[in-house]
Amino acid sequence: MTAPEPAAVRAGGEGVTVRVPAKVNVQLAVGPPRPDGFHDLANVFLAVGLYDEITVRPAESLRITVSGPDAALVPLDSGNLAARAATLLGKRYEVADRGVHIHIAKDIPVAGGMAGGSADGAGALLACDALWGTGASRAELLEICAELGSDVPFSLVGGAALGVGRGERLTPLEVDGTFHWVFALADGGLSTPAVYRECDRLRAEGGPAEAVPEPQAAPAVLEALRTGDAAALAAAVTNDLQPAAVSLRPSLADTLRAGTEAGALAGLVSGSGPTCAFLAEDASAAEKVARALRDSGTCRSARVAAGPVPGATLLTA
Ligand SMILES: C[C@](O)(CO)[C@H](O)COP(=O)(O)OP(=O)(O)OC[C@H]1O[C@@H](n2ccc(N)nc2=O)[C@H](O)[C@@H]1O
Ligand SMILES: Nc1ncnc2c1ncn2[C@@H]1O[C@H](COP(=O)(O)OP(=O)(O)OP(=O)(O)O)[C@@H](O)[C@H]1O
Repeated sequence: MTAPEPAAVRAGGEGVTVRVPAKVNVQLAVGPPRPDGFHDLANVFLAVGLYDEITVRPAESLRITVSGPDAALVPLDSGNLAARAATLLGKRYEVADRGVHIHIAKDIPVAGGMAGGSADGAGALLACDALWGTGASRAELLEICAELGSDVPFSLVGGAALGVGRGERLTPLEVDGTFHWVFALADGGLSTPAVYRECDRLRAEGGPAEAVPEPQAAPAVLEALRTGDAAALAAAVTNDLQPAAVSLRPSLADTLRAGTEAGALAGLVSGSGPTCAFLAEDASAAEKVARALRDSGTCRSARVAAGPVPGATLLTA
């Protein structure tokens, strides 16, 4: 598939900066567990305008620094997805001097179900690719993204897309216009594997795994995106992980109620949570819902963001 062209390049000194958006899942249909521990999905992604910025500069060895309100929650070791991305790319393309200082200016909530770590993986990959001039094709970069994590290819591509398989096999989706969202951020994250496990557990209580239907993209979701119809999208959004996220964090039910009572067209848990996403009619309705959520005491803070926006993008100074 083809991805949007990078809009611009920012190469301050010897450094390269890439900006990468967060995502919300407007549909997340989850199949039964596979033998490899993953679940087949029909995952309708929308990239939204909350961003991390990743800057890479040549250095003696691999080093990560992080700034931003959630910086203390981000691992600085080789488990950081940005570090893993740089290491994989450097090895695969036999880059001789692959020491690199990766700085992450973090604005996407950590462990919030908005693919913040995936954004940093895709951003570091694109930035190191530009720094090192590996000559990797877009298809090769997407392959490395899929190795890094199920959400990482979408962070590179952005816009709107249907992800199948683990969510890594993407088909771009047409969207007319812009959707306005409010994100209610929670204190503390939720572990993605734990939420998938809880989904399996809740389903096992309800019947045998064979009863779980094959995940399918909902025509109503695709049509609402295509026509830019917020009310129709609000009526169609679903997240199979939501009962599991609410089971692990029951207070999310209060957050979801507060957002819909404040006038949101729809509220749902974003991906594996605990961030809750609310769809609003327009930008001013989104501001109103955000204010009401902040006043409700049911979340740590509320942010507005619109989408679709492009995926990982090289920036100019
Ligand atoms: C919840 C979502 O964010 C929705 O977009 C994604 O499905 C999660 O994607 P991700 O964070 O990139 O996840 P990965 O790093 O690939 O996998 C982490 C863990 O999540 C679970 N996992 C993830 C994706 C998937 N299709 N099935 C799964 O069961 C597995 O336990 C896996 O070990
Ligand atoms: N660059 C990174 N930024 C944030 N977390 C990272 C990063 N690299 C690795 N992690 C680890 O990944 C965990 C999940 O963080 P992340 O912010 O990606 O969650 P998420 O938004 O819920 O992801 P997803 O929506 O893809 O499931 C963190 O608890 C952290 O230990």
